[in-house]
Amino acid sequence: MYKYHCLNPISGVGLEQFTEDYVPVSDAKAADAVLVRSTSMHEMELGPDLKAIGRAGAGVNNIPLERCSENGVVVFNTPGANANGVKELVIAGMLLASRDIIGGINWVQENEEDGNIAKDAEKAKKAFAGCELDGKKLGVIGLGAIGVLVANAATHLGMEVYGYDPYVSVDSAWRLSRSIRHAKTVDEIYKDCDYITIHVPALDSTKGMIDADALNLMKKGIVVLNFARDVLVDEEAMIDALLSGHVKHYVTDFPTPAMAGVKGAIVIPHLGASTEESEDNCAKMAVKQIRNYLEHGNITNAVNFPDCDMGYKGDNARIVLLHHNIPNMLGQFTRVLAEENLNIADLANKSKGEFAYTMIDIDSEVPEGVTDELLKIEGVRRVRIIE
Ligand SMILES: NC(=O)C1=CN([C@@H]2O[C@H](COP(=O)(O)OP(=O)(O)OC[C@H]3O[C@@H](n4cnc5c(N)ncnc54)[C@H](O)[C@@H]3O)[C@@H](O)[C@H]2O)C=CC1
Ligand SMILES: O=C(O)CCC(=O)C(=O)O
Repeated sequence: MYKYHCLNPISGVGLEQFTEDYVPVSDAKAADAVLVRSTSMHEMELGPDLKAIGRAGAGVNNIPLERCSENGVVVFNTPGANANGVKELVIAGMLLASRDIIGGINWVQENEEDGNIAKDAEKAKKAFAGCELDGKKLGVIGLGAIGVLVANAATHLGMEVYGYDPYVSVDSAWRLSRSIRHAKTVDEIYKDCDYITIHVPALDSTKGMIDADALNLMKKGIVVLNFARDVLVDEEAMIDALLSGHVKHYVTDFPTPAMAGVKGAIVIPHLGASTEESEDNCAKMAVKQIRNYLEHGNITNAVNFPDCDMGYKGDNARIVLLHHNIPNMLGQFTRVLAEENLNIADLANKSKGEFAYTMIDIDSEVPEGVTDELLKIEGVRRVRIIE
């Protein structure tokens, strides 16, 4: 029996994929698996049985990855599962920044009692006129699941699209429309574009990337869209640029007290992935990955351990080890098993950065005591024997 806990509301369409072998628990510290969306886990204690965290979404900056790795907790996310939801809101954001739709709607609401509203609207509407997206230059920074969809969609709106991503994956490159132009430096995007949208993860290397220097390179009247994370933008510099009129609009999915009321800021309450479809997709993918790991030891889409898959576990035991990526680990594992006269039927070993993962199928039962012997090996963070 496995216990799971949801730190945020997770779509029932996903949760119903847990079998009767899974029970929800109200205490996260008692869980084998935790499902989370945006709740910060940085201050949370990790329970002793916690084996997996399923982030029903893309960004994992709310999860203490290093602590999870050291505790042998695999952190999964759901790449691409909410990308379409975000893409559609980014397009909406570009339209909101181009046409004063919000001002116009507010005017109608303010004049709801006006018996001549139809006639008066014809006079008032010049205050809400805007420009079209067709023919404008859009710069997309980060061509992953979301960036590619935004870039491709924008070409269908007649925009001239430039993409920048020095680490673009082969899969993303295949999905990108041929009409997207390759920006070799981010400065090209800053200098040339009328709209700039950021779709990179919040990493030490990306935090604050839209700072005063970047903003100064941009054209006067630029529209900047940020549906990735607030920390990517230097908020003080952005507020100065909005107040001076250098930036026409900053469309952001991340409200902060400082930005909420600033003129020119269009602030949305983190709604990018809040669609039925995205929520269902993320929950289904997260549950599937957690089940595959807990029941079979297979890892797909983990951010802190490598992908590793030996298929469905058969009748015999499968030993899985989460460990540091250091020399002679396999030699030490097989020595422990040889001492117990255990025959290895199959084995896989993969690494990702400082951590590695080993799966070993044994064609007999595993005697008690083997887990403790394996845990004594320096660098081993967790051992699971899946019977
Ligand atoms: N507003 C919302 O509700 C949502 C926000 N997000 C945010 O959007 C981010 C991106 O999401 P996905 O596209 O799904 O992720 P992804 O992992 O598919 O794509 C990220 C891309 O950024 C690129 N990248 C990394 N560093 C870069 C740099 N310095 N310059 C240019 N490119 C760089 C990577 O190579 C990758 O192609 C997430 O990390 C998350 O923070 C994601 C989903 C929903
Ligand atoms: O679950 C959510 O609504 C947040 C989505 C998000 O920001 C992400 O997937 O990175």
